[in-house]
Amino acid sequence: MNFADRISLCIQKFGPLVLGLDPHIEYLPRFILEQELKEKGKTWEALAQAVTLTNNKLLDELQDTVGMIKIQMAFYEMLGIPGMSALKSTIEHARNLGYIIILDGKRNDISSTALAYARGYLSSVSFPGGQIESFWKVDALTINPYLGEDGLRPFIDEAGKTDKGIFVLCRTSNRSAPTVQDVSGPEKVYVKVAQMVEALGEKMIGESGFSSIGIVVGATYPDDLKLLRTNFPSLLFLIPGVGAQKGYIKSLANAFRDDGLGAIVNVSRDVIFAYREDLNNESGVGFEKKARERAIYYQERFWELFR
Ligand SMILES: O=c1ccn([C@@H]2O[C@H](COP(=O)(O)O)[C@@H](O)[C@H]2O)c(=O)[nH]1
Repeated sequence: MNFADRISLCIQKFGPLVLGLDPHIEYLPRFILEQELKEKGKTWEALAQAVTLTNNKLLDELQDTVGMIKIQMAFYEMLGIPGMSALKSTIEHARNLGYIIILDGKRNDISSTALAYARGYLSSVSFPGGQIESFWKVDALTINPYLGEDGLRPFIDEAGKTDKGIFVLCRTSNRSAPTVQDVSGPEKVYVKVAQMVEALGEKMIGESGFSSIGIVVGATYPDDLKLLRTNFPSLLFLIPGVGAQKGYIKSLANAFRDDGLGAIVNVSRDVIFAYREDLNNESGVGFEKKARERAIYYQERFWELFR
């Protein structure tokens, strides 16, 4: 089954929420962080282990509530080699629990280098005398389009071979996105990106009618969400910007097809660190239960868009 069809099934089973695993060190539950620092001292290993333990608790607690996760690479890279180990064990834990895993790496380069990224995250690495499956084993990767078509092709080709997915940055959620993405010739840059992705992903349209090559569109730009959905019916949207970035939930209805498919919505800080709203809970004990409550809240709000 192709990636877009797996996403569609997942939306039908759980709802469109994607659990964003962005382990901001300063917000990690204190009871976990302090224990690790006590055992391992002020080390990268202690920080990385605190990340792993936090993620594991979240993944265990939310497995019947959310079907997809998005892992933000930056927070793991920041912790060096121990951070990479935390990333690997988070991926393995999530895979064992059946989550669809999206790696938010925003990668790309000239095609020969892009191919290395694509093989490393999506397919396999060949060498004289053999071949070895991708070390990271994720289901999808975010990439940037600013090197043009030849930079995108290696990702699309490798994803095609392995039934994986790609989300290309199109209309990002940040405030200054228009300074680049709204530059216009005959078309605004973000519309041109959507056209390019649509054409390149045409052959990867599954039974759901969506292509496994999708785009990232911020919830903070509701008019653009609507425009993109209307004009690009086969593109799957990965939508960040709800929660901490105050993206609009109501206008998300415009991002979905009438049957509720076609878009998945990432929320990171507002779910995983929901416990911080309780000012009496400095230690963070029970953070995973708060995250679960918040995730259920979001899934219900998203269902309501179609009632
Ligand atoms: O346009 C974009 C592209 C990616 N992101 C990423 O999504 C999450 C959002 O985190 P929140 O805590 O829910 O704000 C984060 O990993 C971003 O790097 C985005 O926000 N906007």
